[in-house]
Amino acid sequence: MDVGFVALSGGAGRRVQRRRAVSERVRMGVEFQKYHGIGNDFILVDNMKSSDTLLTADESVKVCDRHFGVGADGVIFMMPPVNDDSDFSMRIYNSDGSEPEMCGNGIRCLARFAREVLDSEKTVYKIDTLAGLIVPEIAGDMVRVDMGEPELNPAKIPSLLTPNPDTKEAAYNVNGIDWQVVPIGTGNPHAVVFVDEEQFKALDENLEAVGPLYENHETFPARTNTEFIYVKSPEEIDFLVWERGAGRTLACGTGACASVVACSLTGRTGREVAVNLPGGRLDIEWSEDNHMYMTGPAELVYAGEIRQ
Ligand SMILES: N[C@@H](CCC[C@H](N)C(=O)O)C(=O)O
Repeated sequence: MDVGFVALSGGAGRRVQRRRAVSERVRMGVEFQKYHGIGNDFILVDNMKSSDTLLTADESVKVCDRHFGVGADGVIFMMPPVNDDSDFSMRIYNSDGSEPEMCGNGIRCLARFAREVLDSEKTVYKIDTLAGLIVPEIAGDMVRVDMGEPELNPAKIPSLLTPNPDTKEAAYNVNGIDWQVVPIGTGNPHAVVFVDEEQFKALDENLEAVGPLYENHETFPARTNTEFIYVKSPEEIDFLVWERGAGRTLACGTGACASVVACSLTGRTGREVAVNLPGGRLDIEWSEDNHMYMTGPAELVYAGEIRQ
């Protein structure tokens, strides 16, 4: 697969105008726009005319390759809605070709993409995902997303761990060390691991070596995303992630929500927390209505066409 690029005119965030001096072959390709949410980057495809994804899982792996493709953490397809009162559906392939249920940074990007592609003045979208209905709202440069309710029942995450009913934590042995972990579902599975400042730095240096041990841990039958959290104060945490199917990424929205629920549940923080991710900041609130609200940016980077 070749990848053809067409430069954006007018800069990121403005309407995309494509140079028309492209060959018939390019015009027959799959058009895309690339967005990122604090460095968690995605290729977005308008797939509204078909209920099959325009790129297969294998093709998505190729376009996500950072040396031989466009480069991204995943490919997101804007698909026809599956419910009467929703606007459209989201499907996503991770960069390894696996299909997750949800993606927090991705859905902020998708809201902006929809506004661009559907030429819509709407600011709130109802989006069907494999994790249910998710509702992002565009507010200026930011997108605020109602991420739904967290799943704390291990069987439904799914996880084989049995957290202590008092501490809400479970021991999780990786490389001979018993870590304290809180298993949480935010549409997709998460293991939130609490670490001190020194461990945080060491994990950052060794993430490529140890990340797969957490991702493929026997206690998470569908694999897991893993967040390493250093609590700085009751209102602020530092965050490092190893994502299922994507490895080290600069941010993870579902992971930030899971981390704040885990921190609050265990008394480490309050319910409104600033999360410092490698690519920037997300503001997360685990509201009294039990919904998680995530606020952060989503930015258009460029547009192009993938030749098949
Ligand atoms: N980066 C995403 C999560 C993407 C899916 C994840 N890799 C999985 O397999 O569950 C986010 O921002 O939530």
